[in-house]
Amino acid sequence: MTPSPEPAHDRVPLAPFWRQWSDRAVARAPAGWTGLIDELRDLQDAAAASAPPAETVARATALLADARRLLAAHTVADDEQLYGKLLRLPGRGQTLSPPLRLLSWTATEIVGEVTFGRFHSGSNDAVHGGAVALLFDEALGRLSDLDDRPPSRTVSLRVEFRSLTPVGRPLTVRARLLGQDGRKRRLAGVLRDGERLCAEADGLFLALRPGQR
Ligand SMILES: CCCCCCCCCCCCCC(=O)SCCNC(=O)CCNC(=O)[C@H](O)C(C)(C)COP(=O)(O)OP(=O)(O)OC[C@H]1O[C@@H](n2cnc3c(N)ncnc32)[C@H](O)[C@@H]1OP(=O)(O)O
Repeated sequence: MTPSPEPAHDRVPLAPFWRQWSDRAVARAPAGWTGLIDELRDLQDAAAASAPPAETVARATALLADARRLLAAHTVADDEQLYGKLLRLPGRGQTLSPPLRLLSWTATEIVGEVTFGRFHSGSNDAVHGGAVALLFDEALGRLSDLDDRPPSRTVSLRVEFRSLTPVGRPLTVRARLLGQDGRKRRLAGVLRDGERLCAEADGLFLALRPGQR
């Protein structure tokens, strides 16, 4: 695989399994779907950062309940859902973890940028440790399944928190494939704020057998 010359998340090569998975969701996504996901992400951050008066709480709760009822009327099975399946978008169309914008990639290394919002804050404007682990699972998982490798699943993920991970600043995440032994893939990741090391991780991913879900 040729290293990418310039940032362009939507050109990240997808293995056939993931290309089909993502293209199927893209084909079914209605106009405006990504705007809904962006709004939901902003809503999470706005709710986490606010201390509103009671009348604002009541109004926002009613609006949210309206939105929930609208969406719940169109509930589908997991196979049919769109959420999280738009692999060519930073954040792949989900709001569980912050959008990971891939800046460069090879078959064995990806570099990306991520900014955690207030939604992922633990305390003191520092990102919750579980959210850092979530980001590493995303980044290492992306790399594990890059370059036509069969889909895999995380079997173990160890995170070392080296310094506080700040909210609201662009951070760099780097993931490397250290080696493969049969179905087992060993990966490592680092998260930095500029030069400062915030956290590092190592993970074991196991390729699924054909037909394994
Ligand atoms: C560009 C690409 C885009 C992709 C986008 C994707 C979305 C974005 C990314 C999102 C990413 C999110 C990703 C997620 O969050 S995935 C969700 C979190 N992970 C899980 O839920 C996994 C749950 N576990 C399982 O399903 C099964 O255990 C699996 C299927 C993984 C293996 O069950 P299976 O029955 O198939 O295998 P086996 O038990 O015979 O084991 C086989 C070998 O492995 C060794 N072993 C097993 N466990 C461990 C362990 N803990 N440490 C060390 N070694 C371990 C074992 O000893 C054996 O070795 P050997 O005896 O052969 O030497």
